[in-house]
Amino acid sequence: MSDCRLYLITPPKIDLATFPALLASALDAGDVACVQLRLKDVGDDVIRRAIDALRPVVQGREVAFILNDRPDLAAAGGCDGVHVGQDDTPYAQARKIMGRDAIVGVTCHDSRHLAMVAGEDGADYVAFGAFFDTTTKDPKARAEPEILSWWQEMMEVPCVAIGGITVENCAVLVDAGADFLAVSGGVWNHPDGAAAAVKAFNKVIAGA
Ligand SMILES: Cc1ncc(COP(=O)(O)OP(=O)(O)O)c(N)n1
Ligand SMILES: Cc1nc(C(=O)O)sc1CCOP(=O)(O)O
Ligand SMILES: [Mg+2]
Repeated sequence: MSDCRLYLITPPKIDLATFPALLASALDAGDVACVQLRLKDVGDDVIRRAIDALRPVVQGREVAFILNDRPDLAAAGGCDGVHVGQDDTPYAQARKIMGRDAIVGVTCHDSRHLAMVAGEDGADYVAFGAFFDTTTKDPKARAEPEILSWWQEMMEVPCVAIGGITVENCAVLVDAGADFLAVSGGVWNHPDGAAAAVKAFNKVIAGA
């Protein structure tokens, strides 16, 4: 059985009247290691309100709550961590803002060099992607599963696989050594609903 775990990313748009209950049902359906709140092109108040609505749902279930892009709002809002990309707040500054006990993850696209730099700097995980076509964003790179196997042999720092991951295509990434599968559309757009998707991802992971 694999040690790989699910890393949920919120949908691009969320309605705070309904999404907290949907998220709760997804988290109650199976193992999820963390949830990343990812809202692009919205004001700080929208992000703050989303943190306030979702953080108790996530942390109340012993799941880590991570904010995308914004270490300042993550620290102020009581998040467990932040995810930063190569064009976001640099890792060292994010770490300084978040503190040494927080989770700080870094996007590394398909770059072994970027991942080694992030790992040596102290990142809690490195993220590789995109592994598959995705409509959630226009990814900068296409990664191959071999990069996960290479990383596992080289480094102790956990690696996250992201980009177009679904119940149907995820097994190859689990087999290649992903510590986490970061998934948005593969859960929220699943034809049987988000809870069924979480259950199905866990079944594939357990069988890999
Ligand atoms: C787990 C995880 N991996 C990669 C990303 C992408 O981050 P970034 O390249 O900064 O792009 P945006 O998500 O900010 O559009 C991520 N968010 N999470
Ligand atoms: C946010 C993000 N970052 C990516 C990268 O390659 O760095 S791919 C991606 C989209 C993730 O959503 P979905 O699971 O719907 O494809
Ligand atoms: Mg970013």
